[in-house]
Amino acid sequence: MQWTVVVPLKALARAKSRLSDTAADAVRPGLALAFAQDTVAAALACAAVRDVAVVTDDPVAGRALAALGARIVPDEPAGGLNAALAHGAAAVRALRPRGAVAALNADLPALRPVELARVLDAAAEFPRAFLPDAAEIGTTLLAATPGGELRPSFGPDSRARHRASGAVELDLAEVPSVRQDVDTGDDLRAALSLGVGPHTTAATARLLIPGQPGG
Ligand SMILES: Nc1nc2c(ncn2[C@@H]2O[C@H](COP(=O)(O)OP(=O)(O)OP(=O)(O)O)[C@@H](O)[C@H]2O)c(=O)[nH]1
Ligand SMILES: C=C(OP(=O)(O)O)C(=O)O
Repeated sequence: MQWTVVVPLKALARAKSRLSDTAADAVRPGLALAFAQDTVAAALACAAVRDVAVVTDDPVAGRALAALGARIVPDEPAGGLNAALAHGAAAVRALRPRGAVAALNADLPALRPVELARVLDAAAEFPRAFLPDAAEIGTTLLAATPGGELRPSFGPDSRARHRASGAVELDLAEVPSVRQDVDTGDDLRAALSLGVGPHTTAATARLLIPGQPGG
């Protein structure tokens, strides 16, 4: 099955506030963009992905991610994350009504195309399925096969909500790069040890992170 992946990205100036103890205000927008670039590039390189739609109103991010090959969908003003995802999924389904759609967080800088394909292939067996994040509290991916509604409920403690809403929780070994979202300094260290993409490698080169070479 071939998927359209919908990636939500809020304005870079407001992004990644929980990284404030690791990255200064002036650096965080660039870091958030680098995470999104590595996420989108890996998704576009995935054999199970037909195309990627990024829901964002940020002009800098929109230009950079369009240059990688993503389609940019304007955000729902003031709607928040789940409204942005529902809006993005509706825009995708307007073009391809019987398409398979998956929402994927924009903060997966270690994402590997082969691991994403493993997750999407598993999700193809169910009307609606999700992958919990590495912390086992949140969600990094929510998928709906043709005919199914995404019904996103991302945000704090989203694993429990997605489970309660009837989405099947995917229990897969060997997909750490799809589960390692980056919200905190510890998350960033974990992603760096998995191996991040080139944009995040460049963006973190100037950060002195304890536990990393040079940090
Ligand atoms: N398009 C869109 N994306 C959003 C919105 N809010 C959050 N996101 C995206 O949803 C994902 C998870 O968002 P959050 O954890 O709330 O925000 P974050 O910037 O990753 O991190 P914090 O600022 O530390 O909460 C990220 O990819 C965000 O960029 C929104 O209102 N619109
Ligand atoms: C939005 C989510 O991720 P986070 O807040 O960890 O970025 C989530 O887990 O639903």
